[in-house]
Amino acid sequence: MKKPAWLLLALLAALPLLPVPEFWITQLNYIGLYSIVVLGLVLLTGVGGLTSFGQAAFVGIGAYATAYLSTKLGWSPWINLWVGLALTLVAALVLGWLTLRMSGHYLPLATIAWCLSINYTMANTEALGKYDGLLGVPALNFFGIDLNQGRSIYYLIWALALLGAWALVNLLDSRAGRAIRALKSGSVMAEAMGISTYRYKVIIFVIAALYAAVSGWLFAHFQRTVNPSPFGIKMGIEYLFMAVVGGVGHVWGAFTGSAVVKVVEDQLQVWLPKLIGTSGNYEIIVFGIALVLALKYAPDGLWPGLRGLFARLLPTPVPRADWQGALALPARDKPAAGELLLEAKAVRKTFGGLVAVNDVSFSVHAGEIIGLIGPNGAGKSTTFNLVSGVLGLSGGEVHFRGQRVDGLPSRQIARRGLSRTFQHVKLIPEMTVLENVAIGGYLRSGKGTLSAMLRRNRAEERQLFAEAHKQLERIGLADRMFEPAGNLALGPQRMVEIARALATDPALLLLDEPAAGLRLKEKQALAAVLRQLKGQGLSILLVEHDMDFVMGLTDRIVVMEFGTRLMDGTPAEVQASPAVRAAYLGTEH
Ligand SMILES: Nc1ncnc2c1ncn2[C@@H]1O[C@H](COP(=O)(O)OP(=O)(O)OP(=O)(O)O)[C@@H](O)[C@H]1O
Repeated sequence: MKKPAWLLLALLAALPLLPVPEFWITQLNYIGLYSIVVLGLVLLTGVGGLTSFGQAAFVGIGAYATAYLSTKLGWSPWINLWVGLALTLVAALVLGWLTLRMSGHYLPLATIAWCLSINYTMANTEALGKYDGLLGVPALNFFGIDLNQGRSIYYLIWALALLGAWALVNLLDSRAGRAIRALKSGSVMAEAMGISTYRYKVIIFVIAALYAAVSGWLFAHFQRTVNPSPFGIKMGIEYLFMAVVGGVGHVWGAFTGSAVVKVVEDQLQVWLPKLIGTSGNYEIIVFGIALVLALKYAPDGLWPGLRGLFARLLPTPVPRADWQGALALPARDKPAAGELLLEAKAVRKTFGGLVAVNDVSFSVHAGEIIGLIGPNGAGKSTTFNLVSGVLGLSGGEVHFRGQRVDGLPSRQIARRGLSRTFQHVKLIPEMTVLENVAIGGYLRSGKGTLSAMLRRNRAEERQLFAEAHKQLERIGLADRMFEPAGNLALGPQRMVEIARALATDPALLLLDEPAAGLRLKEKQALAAVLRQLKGQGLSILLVEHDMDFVMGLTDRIVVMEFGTRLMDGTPAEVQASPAVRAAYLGTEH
């Protein structure tokens, strides 16, 4: 950590010892408590793209669990913390299981319903004191130190908030974190790289809920009383506001958003009645307008603007290649030359009344480069999606390395050694080129979420980056590895997708229009790379429109037209075929 960051930390630690008014210590305590909840939302909503209005309900579970157990049963708050976390875990798993497979707005709606019903339950349960709540919650005791003052619990609140931020920063910079960062752009690419997107949605939902429960536990012992109102939907929405105002995709934005919302809200309450000479809840109106303006002029939140200011203070990772000497990732057994790798038997796909792929059969043997060509709309991409498991078949069978794979999700086909690129490039633009390629190594590595949060994954991370670096060198883009992938032109982006697919150590590579958008020199370089890969025993199936590229590269070509297979032959045979020529020229044959 840089020196100024230590100074900032020291200032934070010294504040309660300085003659800072109690009011501001209380404010800081609330900001810390809110930040813990909002950190969860940064992960869930900002990074993962799942919106929850219901975090306040999880805060409530953490708070009520400890309030009830300590006041009614006399249990230690430190045990109650774990009980609260266990209850939250169960609640989040059930809610996640019910809603996270649904798409669109079901999750936000479900979280609203969940928050309302939990709040209603709290307010109507006799044992929880109904609307009055539970009074007399004991103060925390930390190794003999009573945390019964704002100035003392301050340390625990801020230690946990900073620990939470540290764990989140670690998580985002990891194998699991890259999988989570891939969620927002849809599931197709992530699943094709072997990632169970559903599993990661559940994981981030649970983590966000657990963060909220920790905040609730602290809240109960800070306020020394709980009642239903801070855990209602109004607060649920406010947490989301804090995340958005701070910058919903940024870990440090959680602190910015919590601080700005809390301070502005309180100051408005003080100053507005003085300014307009009458009291009333006008601050809510002004606050609402300020929020709309902030969203209009800083849609990414305030943090990106402040980042420059803090750049000198906070630890900013300097990209550097520190993976020399890392062990190679495990590799799969290579298929023997000539082995039948892929067999599509009468595969069929209908979309309503349209037969996009009409009983098409073909095969790929180890060591071959096969081209799949045909006019626009012939069904090539759909065929690709059928054999890679992105789409389900309407009929027929797909066998890969001797096993039937149709009906399997694409991540399981990927596990068997089939990797692919996409016609419409699917990179994560804000992630570096290197990180994008490292996603390809997902199935060849295994460190999970918890190891990542505790930073017990560094050796494997070095292996993953070493692999990604190697693949980038192979396609000639190693010099751009630390750039955000979104900075690259379309051609190089396609190459990065190839590197990502290569990082999976595939037995068969499916390339969907790899040369589209490449300049002549780049096309020649790509053809050279593909020939070299073939020389190393890799098999390739590619869809391509550029005839020169296909003819000069492939061993065999399958021609499709109107969803059916027109012919299957060598490039020379295809070139000589009047039927193929007619198909391309659109004449009768
Ligand atoms: N999800 C879908 N729903 C309905 N129709 C679809 C869907 N996907 C593809 N189609 C239709 O199926 C047919 C085959 O499309 P496909 O994209 O496979 O063709 P293609 O040969 O890859 O074409 P291009 O070279 O233009 O990419 C087209 O008529 C297309 O409109």
